[in-house]
Amino acid sequence: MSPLLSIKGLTLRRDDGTGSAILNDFSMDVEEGEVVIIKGESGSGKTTLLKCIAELNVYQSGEILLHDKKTTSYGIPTYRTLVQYIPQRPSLLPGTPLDLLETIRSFSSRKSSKSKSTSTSGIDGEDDSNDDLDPMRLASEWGIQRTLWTREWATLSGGEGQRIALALGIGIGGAEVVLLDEPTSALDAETMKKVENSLLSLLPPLKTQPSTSNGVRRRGIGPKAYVWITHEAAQAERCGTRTVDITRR
Ligand SMILES: Nc1ncnc2c1ncn2[C@@H]1O[C@H](COP(=O)(O)OP(=O)(O)OP(=O)(O)O)[C@@H](O)[C@H]1O
Repeated sequence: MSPLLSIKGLTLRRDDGTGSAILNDFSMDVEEGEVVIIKGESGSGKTTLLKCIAELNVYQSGEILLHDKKTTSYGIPTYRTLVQYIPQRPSLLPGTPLDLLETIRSFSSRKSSKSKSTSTSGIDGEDDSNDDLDPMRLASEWGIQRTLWTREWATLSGGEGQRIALALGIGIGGAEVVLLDEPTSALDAETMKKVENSLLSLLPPLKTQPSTSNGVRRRGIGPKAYVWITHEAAQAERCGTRTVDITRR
């Protein structure tokens, strides 16, 4: 069976005249249930890689396949909802998180992929509800009060903005692979673990593992896999099913 996501021979060179490669013939497969940790020293190209996988960066060669189909065959806007990049910090957006939520919900490409995702029933024959994926509900599990959704982005703290952006990305639904760029870097240890467990619980189990691992029951109601950048070895250990060190490539 083909992998969920396949990255083949990605090469991206700097456009600064040196032509040196940030990514050089990078290949990797991602299977359902995986949490692939991307590590590497600062500036080694981790964010660049995630943005390439999301088709947000132009690369010189290589290809990306989702379910064995080229990204262009989905149409790039739809592909980006299926393979979604969540930045480390939300850029300074105008308006409030609620404004953004309403705008995203009005995108037709998301409506169609959301309806596909909501047709998936919970695993283990249990009636897991996709209401659990509501962005406001997710964020509230992570300590975000509803009143923060109507505050200007610019007035939110780093940790508040990060959790809301993450809840929006995960909770809006439809993403099969979520590309997480240091998703908990602005959070305290206790909140970080809450977010980690919640993210892991949304995945389906790995074929080779029981549905509960590391104390988290995987419910299979959200994304099918994560590619997750972290500098924290302990987080990689807690959350990862595999680690790829891009410094060594
Ligand atoms: N738009 C751009 N134009 C030119 N160079 C860029 C651009 N974006 C990234 N780079 C360069 O590409 C290299 C990789 O950057 P990237 O942000 O992917 O690294 P990283 O591994 O995610 O780093 P960190 O751990 O510090 O976040 C760096 O040398 C960076 O300066």
